[in-house]
Amino acid sequence: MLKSKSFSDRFFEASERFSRFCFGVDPSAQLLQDWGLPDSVQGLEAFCGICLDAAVGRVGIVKPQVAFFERFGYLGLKCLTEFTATLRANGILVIADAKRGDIGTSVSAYGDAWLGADTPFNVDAITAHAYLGLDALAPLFERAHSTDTAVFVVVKSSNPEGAALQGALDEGVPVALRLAQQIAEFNSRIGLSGGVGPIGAVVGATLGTDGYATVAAIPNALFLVPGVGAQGATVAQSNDVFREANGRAVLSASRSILGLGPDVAALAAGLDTIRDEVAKNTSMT
Ligand SMILES: O=C(O)c1cc(=O)[nH]c(=O)n1[C@@H]1O[C@H](COP(=O)(O)O)[C@@H](O)[C@H]1O
Repeated sequence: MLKSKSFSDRFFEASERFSRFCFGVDPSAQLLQDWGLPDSVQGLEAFCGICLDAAVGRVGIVKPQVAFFERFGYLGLKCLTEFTATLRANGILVIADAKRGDIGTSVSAYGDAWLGADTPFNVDAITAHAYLGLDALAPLFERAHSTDTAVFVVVKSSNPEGAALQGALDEGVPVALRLAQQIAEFNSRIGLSGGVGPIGAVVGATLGTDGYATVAAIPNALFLVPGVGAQGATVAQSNDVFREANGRAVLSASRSILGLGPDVAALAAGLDTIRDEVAKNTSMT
C-alpha cells in the first residue's frame, strides 16, 4: 500500500502551487446577513457552497472557523463535515479552526474526533491552545504524527487581548517564546518530515516584527499567520514573519475576503488578488 503524503508535504505542495495563502471561512451571523442569507443551517449550507465554488482551483488551503458551525448544533457540524469533505475531495487542505485544549485524556478524544481517516471530521489539521500545558496536548500531537495530520498551537495571537498573558515572563522569558522553544523540542522528539514536525504554530500577522523572535525560535514548524485584512495587518507587514519562516508560513484572511461575497465571481477575484499579492511578497522575501 502506498504511504500517504505527510502533512508537511501537502502543505508545501499547496502553498507552492497556490501561494502561501489560506482562505478563512467564517460564516458569522453578520456575513450571512450581508450575503442576504438566512441565519439558519440552510443559510450556512448556501454560504459554504459559494465559498467552495470560489475556492476550488484558486486556493490550496481553507480554514473554516468551527464556532460558526457549532452555532447551529449538530446540523451545523454536519454541514462542516460535508464542506470539509468536499474541499478535501477537490484537493484543498483543510485546517479546522477548533482551538481545542485540555488534559491528556480529553485531548485524546479530540484526536478521535478530528484527526485521521477513520474520524468523523477527518481534517488535515486543527488549531489548539496550550494553556493547560504543551505536554497535555501530547496525545493530539502523537495522533497527528501517526495520521499525517497537524496541530497548530496558538503561540502569539493576533488580537490585542492576548499580549499580556502571552508576554508574561517565566523566569525572564516571555511565555510565548517559552512555548515556541517547547514546540521546537517536541517536534524534534516526535519526528520530522521535510524538516518540520506535526506541531505548527499560530503567530498573528498583526504583531509585525514582534512575532519575529517567536518564529525564529521554531526552526522545525509550520506557521499559520492570521490577522490580515479585518484585523489591520497587511500582506507586506507579514514579510518579516515570512522571511524568518523561510517557506514554512501561510497567511490567512477571512472577513476581508468574505466581505466581497456573495457573488462567486467577486469572491473569486478577491481570492486571486490576495493569492497573487502573497505570492509577490513572498517571492521578494
Ligand atoms: O487560529 C486562528 O486562526 C486565529 C488565531 C489568532 O491569533 N487570531 C485569529 O484571528 N485567529 C482566527 O483567524 C480568523 C481571523 O479572521 P479575520 O480577522 O476575519 O481575517 C478568525 O477565525 C480567528 O478565530
